[in-house]
Amino acid sequence: MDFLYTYESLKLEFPLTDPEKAKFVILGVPFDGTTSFKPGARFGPTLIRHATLNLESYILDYDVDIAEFPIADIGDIAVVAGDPRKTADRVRETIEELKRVNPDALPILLGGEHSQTLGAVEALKPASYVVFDAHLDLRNSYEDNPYSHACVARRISELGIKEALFGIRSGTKEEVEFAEENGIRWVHARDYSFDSFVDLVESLPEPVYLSVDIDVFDASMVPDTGTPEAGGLSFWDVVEAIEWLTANKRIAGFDIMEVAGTELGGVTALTAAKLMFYFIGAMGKKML
Ligand SMILES: N=C(N)NCCCCNCCCN
Ligand SMILES: [Mn+2]
Ligand SMILES: [Mn+2]
Repeated sequence: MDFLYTYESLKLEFPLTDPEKAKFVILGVPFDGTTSFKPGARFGPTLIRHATLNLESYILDYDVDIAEFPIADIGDIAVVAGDPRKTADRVRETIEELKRVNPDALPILLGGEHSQTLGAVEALKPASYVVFDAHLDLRNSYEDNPYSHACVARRISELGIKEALFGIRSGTKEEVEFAEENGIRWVHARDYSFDSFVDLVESLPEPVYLSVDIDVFDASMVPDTGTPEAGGLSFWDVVEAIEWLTANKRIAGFDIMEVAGTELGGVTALTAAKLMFYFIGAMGKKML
C-alpha cells in the first residue's frame, strides 16, 4: 500500500515511471576502487539522490516541471569491489538490458568513479564522447590499472569514438601528446567559453554521449570528489553547454560522475543534483 508521506528514501522524491515506459532512466554506480586521493565515491549516487530533496522540480528559467516527465530509477549497480572492469561490465549489461525493453530510454548514470562511464559507452555505442572534466583521463594505465578512472577517455577513444574535452586543467605530457596524435581536441579551463564549446562540438558525429566529471567545477563548489582541482568552470558554463547540446545533437546517454563524500547535504552532491535537473529539464523541454 501507499502512505501519504513516505517514499523510497533511496529513490527520487517525485513520481517515478516504469523503466519500460520512462524517457529518463537513472542508474547509480557506487564504484569506489581506484580513486587516488579522496575516498567516498561509493556514496555518490545516494548523496545525489538525497540532495534532490532540497530542489524544486519546477525549473524557473525553463518554465518546466521535471516531475511531469517520465523518469525511472532502477537503483544501483552491485559493484565488484576493487574491479572497475568487472563492474563496468555490469553497467554495460544493465544498460543493454534496459535498451532491449525500452529502446527510447535515455540512461542517466550517477557515480561513482569515472571508470564506470566506459560500461555505459560500450552499451550505447555513441559516435562522439563529450566530457567536462578537470582531468584529461587519457593515461594508458594508472597505478597499474588500465581501467582506472584516470584512463577512461583513453579507453573510449580506442573504441573509435570521437572526443572533445572541456574544463581541463590537469594531465601529463604523455596525455597531451596522445591527444595531439589522435586528434582529440580539448579546451583548458582558462580558455573555456561557450563559443569554444560550440566550436569543437558542432562538427562531432551523432549520437553524443555526454559525461560530466563533477571535478570540472571549481574545487570550491565540489570539495567532495576523488581528485579536486582549483580553477574550474562555473555551474552556468556547464548548463549552457548542456542546453546547446540537447538542442542541437542527439544524445545517447548522460552521466554525472566522481561525486563522493560521507556526509549528507554537501555542496558537491547539491551541485550534481541541480545539474541533473537541468539536464532533464533541457531534454524534456524538447518532448513537450
Ligand atoms: N583523472 C584523474 N582524476 N587523475 C588524477 C590523477 C592524480 C595524479 N596525481 C599525481 C600526483 C603526483 N604527485
Ligand atoms: Mn576528473
Ligand atoms: Mn574524469
